[in-house]
Amino acid sequence: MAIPCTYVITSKKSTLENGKLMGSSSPVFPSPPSANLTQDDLKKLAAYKAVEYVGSNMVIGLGTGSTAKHAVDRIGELLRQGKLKNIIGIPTSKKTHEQAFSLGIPLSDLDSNPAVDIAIDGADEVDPYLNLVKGRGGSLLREKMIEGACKKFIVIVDESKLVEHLGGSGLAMPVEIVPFCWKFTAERLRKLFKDSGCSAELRTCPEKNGEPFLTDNGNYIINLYFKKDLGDLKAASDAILRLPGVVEHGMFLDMATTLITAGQLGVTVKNK
Ligand SMILES: O=C[C@H](O)[C@H](O)[C@H](O)COP(=O)(O)O
Repeated sequence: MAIPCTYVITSKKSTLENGKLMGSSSPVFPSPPSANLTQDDLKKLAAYKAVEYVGSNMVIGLGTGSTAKHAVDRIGELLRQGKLKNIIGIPTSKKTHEQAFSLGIPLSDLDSNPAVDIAIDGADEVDPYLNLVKGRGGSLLREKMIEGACKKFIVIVDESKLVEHLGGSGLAMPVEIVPFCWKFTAERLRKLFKDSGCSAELRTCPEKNGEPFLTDNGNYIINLYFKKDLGDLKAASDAILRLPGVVEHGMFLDMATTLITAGQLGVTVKNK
């Protein structure tokens, strides 16, 4: 049986001092932070802490989303300052590719660099065993391929992402599927979890007249919502992946090695 991980809490005093994240060389904030940090401040704190684990000569999986964006910015900054040298970034989405390219980070892919030293990425939900829901930005497939190939996978979140069990936020658990007969696949997904009060909805783009959202791989996303605990996550994962038409799902089980959480009281680092 899995045991919840132990963790270390860094006190607020030692985490933030005059706007600097201790252990990093540049200020995270332009001036001393106010008592109430915004959610974006917290994302940045977690991201900067994670980048302390990045060294020269590393191959780095670059995550996607509003939290990972801060980590990519920070890696670009350290590269410009000459504090990181000879690194290679493996982007987990087209969007991150664009960001990293614009920052001058040398980029590659898993075909050329199959061994990834470290990956840093955000998450939509994190349970006490460091299982994750990811992919509400639609990048779950490339993220899972790259983060499954790395030695160290650091997840960075603000405290709002912590849940007792996956699906517990009541928000979507995304599944990437092929567009062919998507309604048929969505209905099979819903039926798989009918005992958990599951509903299944196609992700659409309101800004494009409700057209289906397309992933970087040209696929659709079905968002699953649960009213009850999913129970055995490994069994749920296997059942989803057995359905023809499913490409991948957003449960990242037993993949994260480190969780960095930023909250109003400081930054916590939890290792598996
Ligand atoms: O597809 C998106 C990714 O899995 C993101 O890492 C996840 O959605 C978290 O994003 P954010 O940091 O913006 O909350």
